Amino acid sequence: MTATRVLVLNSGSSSVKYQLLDMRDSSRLAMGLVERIGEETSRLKHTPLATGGASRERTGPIADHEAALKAVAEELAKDELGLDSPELAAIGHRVVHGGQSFTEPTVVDDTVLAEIERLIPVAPLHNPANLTGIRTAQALRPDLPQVAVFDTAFHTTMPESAARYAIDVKTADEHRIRRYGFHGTSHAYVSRETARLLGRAPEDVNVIVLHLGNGASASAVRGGKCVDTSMGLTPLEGLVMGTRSGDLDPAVIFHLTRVGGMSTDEIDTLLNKKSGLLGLCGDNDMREIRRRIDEGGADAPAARLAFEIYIHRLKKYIGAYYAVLGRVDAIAFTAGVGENAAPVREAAVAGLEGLGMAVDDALNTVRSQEARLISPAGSPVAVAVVPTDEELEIATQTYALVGTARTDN
Ligand SMILES: Nc1ncnc2c1ncn2[C@@H]1O[C@H](COP(=O)(O)OP(=O)(O)O)[C@@H](O)[C@H]1O
Ligand SMILES: CC(=O)OP(=O)(O)O
Ligand SMILES: [Mg+2]
Repeated sequence: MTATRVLVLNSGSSSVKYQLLDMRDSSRLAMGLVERIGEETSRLKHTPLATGGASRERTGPIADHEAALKAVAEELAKDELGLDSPELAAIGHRVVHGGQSFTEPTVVDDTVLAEIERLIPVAPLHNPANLTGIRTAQALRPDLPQVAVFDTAFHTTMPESAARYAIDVKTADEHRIRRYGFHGTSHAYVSRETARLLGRAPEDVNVIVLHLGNGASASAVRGGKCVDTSMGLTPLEGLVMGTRSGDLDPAVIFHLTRVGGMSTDEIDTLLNKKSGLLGLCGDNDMREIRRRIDEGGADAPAARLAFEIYIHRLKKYIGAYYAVLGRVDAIAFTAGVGENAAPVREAAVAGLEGLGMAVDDALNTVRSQEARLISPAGSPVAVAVVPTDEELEIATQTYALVGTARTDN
């Protein structure tokens, strides 16, 4: 029997998204999400698409990523899609930080594991979860290839002018300080899908991709290759995010140390977990922020200011990447906020008519899972909503790698 299935694990800091796909036609057999890992109120939602069965939910504490993955394995086994299946060809893992070592999807061995571990200080919210996912999957299926697909890989084409910080070169090189960029699997997939939506080859199209989820990043993609992106050494730089500050004057950190008396760890926590939309208004979910603004009560002003700061930063990056690319064919909004929040798209593009960018109100408010244009017909720059599918992209890359290595006998 030819093994044609790939299980994909996208382990976040407090969640695991997963999909089981049959790579003969890239169809999804099952998908799901474990969220609030480590809290009392963890929740697993599993949808067995192959059997057409209803989604199942489990709530109650799931202590860590190992327990989460075991719970996922149990759910899959109930649908006879278990990890013991001979049809499983590989398990593909999202790994957030691959440094400069990994530019391609990579079959995991001890050296690869050691490198992912070495990079924990520059991806403290993500790489530990990714490692636990890989190790747990290895324990469940030691015979299977585990493939790591790195968020940083797509950005390795950035020129030095975009990738280097203007700091002492020797210090930077000694500590491998440079801009790596993240969400690369999504930027790659979405830029390609945007070209497809325009009916053009990726090589002919320049796209600004705005990946707006909990973490958020922008990228400038020229002819299918990344030339700049907003995240840097770590996923903290760039846009305002759910709980991360994005860009700030680095002297804020010296000031908080010297004048504020805060430790490095306290500042790290402040900037990564207590800043962004959460720090500005107490909510990190864009739905909640829009609700507060729309209801207009005493809660509204702080939410409105947070929204305005978020949009201001986004608009600056659109302008910057317009300048970097010189010619822009499309802007693509993606991820939880980009795909669902029409007011964010409207506000981000408002006033950019001079750059050839506009949003049509009626098209912008259409709700759909499909990639679609939201700019008026004939706009010089196409504005699009393009749902991302990191799991499909990881599965495709994983299967391409193990497919070529596999001997079917
Ligand atoms: N209908 C919606 N309107 C506005 N924001 C939304 C909506 N649905 C989801 N979101 C936002 O999307 C975010 C999650 O995006 P997602 O891409 O799943 O993030 P991540 O992969 O980083 O967890 C949520 O925090 C929420 O703010
Ligand atoms: C790299 C990163 O920020 O990822 P996420 O959006 O999943 O937190
Ligand atoms: Mg994400």
